[in-house]
Amino acid sequence: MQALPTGPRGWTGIRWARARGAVGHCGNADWAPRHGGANGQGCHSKREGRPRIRVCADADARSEAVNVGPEKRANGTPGSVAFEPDPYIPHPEECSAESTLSVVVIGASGDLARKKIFPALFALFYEGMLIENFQIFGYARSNMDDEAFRDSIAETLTCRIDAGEDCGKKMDIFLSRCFYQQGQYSEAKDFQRLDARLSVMEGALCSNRMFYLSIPPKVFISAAGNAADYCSSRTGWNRCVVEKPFGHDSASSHELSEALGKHLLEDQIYRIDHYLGKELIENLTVLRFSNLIFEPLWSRQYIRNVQIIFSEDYGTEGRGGYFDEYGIIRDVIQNHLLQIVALFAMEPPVTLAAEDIRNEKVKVLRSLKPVKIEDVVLGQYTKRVSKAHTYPGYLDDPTVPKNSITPTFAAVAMFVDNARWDGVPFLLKAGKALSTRGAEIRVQFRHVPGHLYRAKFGADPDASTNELVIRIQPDEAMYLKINSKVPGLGLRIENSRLDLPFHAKFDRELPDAYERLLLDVINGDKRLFIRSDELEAAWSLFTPVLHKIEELHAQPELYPYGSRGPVGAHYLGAKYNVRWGDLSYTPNGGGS
Ligand SMILES: NC(=O)C1=CN([C@@H]2O[C@H](COP(=O)(O)OP(=O)(O)OC[C@H]3O[C@@H](n4cnc5c(N)ncnc54)[C@H](OP(=O)(O)O)[C@@H]3O)[C@@H](O)[C@H]2O)C=CC1
Ligand SMILES: O=C1O[C@H](COP(=O)(O)O)[C@@H](O)[C@H](O)[C@H]1O
Repeated sequence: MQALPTGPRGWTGIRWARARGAVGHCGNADWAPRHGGANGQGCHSKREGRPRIRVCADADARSEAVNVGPEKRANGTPGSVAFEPDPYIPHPEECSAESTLSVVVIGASGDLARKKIFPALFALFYEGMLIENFQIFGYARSNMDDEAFRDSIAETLTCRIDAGEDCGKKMDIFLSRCFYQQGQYSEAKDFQRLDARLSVMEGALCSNRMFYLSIPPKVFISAAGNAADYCSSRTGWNRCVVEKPFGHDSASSHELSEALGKHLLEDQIYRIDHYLGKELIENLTVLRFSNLIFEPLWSRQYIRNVQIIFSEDYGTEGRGGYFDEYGIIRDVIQNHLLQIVALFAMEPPVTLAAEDIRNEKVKVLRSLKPVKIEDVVLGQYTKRVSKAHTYPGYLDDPTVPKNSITPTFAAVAMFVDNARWDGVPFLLKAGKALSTRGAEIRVQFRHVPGHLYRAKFGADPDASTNELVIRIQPDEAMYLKINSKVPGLGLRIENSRLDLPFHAKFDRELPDAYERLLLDVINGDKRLFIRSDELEAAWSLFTPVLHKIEELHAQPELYPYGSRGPVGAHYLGAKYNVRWGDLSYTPNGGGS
């Protein structure tokens, strides 16, 4: 069996190999490794009812039995996703000859497309992870031509990977493969025009098409429906990437799933939550299940609370058109932070296959109690004037209604109602325009029974207990606070850290979450994507309290731009005997 090649940044294994064609990817002969190895024979997808097996014709390439049973149509029926026996839904034929990849970014003029999607596509191209024959189309209402579009995305492309190589030349090649199509999201004829242009570019090659919906949820359906009905490839696969927050509440999310299900099969829908593509979040299962020492401690018996913290040191900055309708709970907590809770608290999966992991996450989501209004603190940032600068308040954002009470900060207490976590508070908080930018998981352990060294620490539990901190960003790291003796003749104990700073330890650029997830969409790997039942369970946890907040017209507590956020968050922590770890200072130098 051919050893899998190692890519740049040390990417090895199935993902890298498949991207290089060493692992079968449904017959794309041109995906065979460009360097030796496989004899160029592609692989084909044998459909023998269920499960669908990918068998590589080429002895060198790895064959990968992909046990993929078709999920039911994305009709949003509660629990409609379990892999129950049902008539096999024929999938669009995948390419069995040389293929081409077309990526269509719908909402290409927007913040996410420019900030994340195009840079991630360029990084994949730069790393040689895209096939030779690819084209990228931006689609939006804004009036642009190809050149103006290339200029607009060129501003956000970076050569952060290794500027040493001829990045500028590669950027020119990449931009020459980028095109723009102006159109309305609701106009079928505009998508037919897009289809015509794509077909010309794709020529006689078998074409796989990815449609990325980088638009506010309220226009998802018309865009996805038109893309599916008037712009689908007739020869290869069609996959649709749908951005969070997948609706506005349970009912609208259900409607969204139903409507999408009229145009797409469930396994063509990739509900993306880019936090699942972040290194330290993907590392959670590795940390727990590949080390002996953590799993025995991972329960109410040893952990007194878990804190999941998201903070940004900037405001909405013109995104009010989207943000004001959703607020911070829908924008970040109901998806990113809740996904972290699910991964953190889940039971060990049967295998690392996508469905086994997602099965365990759903169990956690269904074990969580719906959030209570008395366990929510809301905040909204206000203007702050310093000597050097005036920082605008949320209501100063020209895209925000002047009387908006939309929260830009929220702290929430949640509880997993199962044997492993009964009674352990999971404290989540997220805010914009705070004093720091970062995201982290803080696991605070119980005190040592018997308190042998009580005299050395006094009564402050935070000073003496262990804390595991997983810093998702910036400066990705994991560290464990421990007590150790200070060298010397006396007996002085100090809180120190066992520290794993990723940038120091692994001297390579960490891939952006969107690079990993876009590559997984191309490879058909759904492990890091949200299943419809996960989505259903997530909305059922937050919909009641979101409706209550709106019913009460709950006024957010105001906090100055660049501050630590509303004081109410401290009282919520205190209610559960928790001090927010990101704000507390350990007196003997342990740092926060
Ligand atoms: N920005 C971010 O950091 C992240 C965003 N997301 C999600 O991605 C999606 C897009 O976010 P983002 O790019 O920030 O949003 P934007 O507000 O930038 O909107 C994207 C594009 O959609 C079009 N658009 C905006 N408002 C409307 C509207 N009311 N009706 C029709 N079209 C509209 C505009 O294109 P045009 O006018 O040219 O048609 C705009 O350029 C959202 O669902 C968001 O939750 C997810 C993760 C991160
Ligand atoms: O989904 C979203 O995430 C971003 C933060 O993403 P990050 O990778 O930069 O942490 C947030 O700013 C945005 O409001 C939200 O829609």
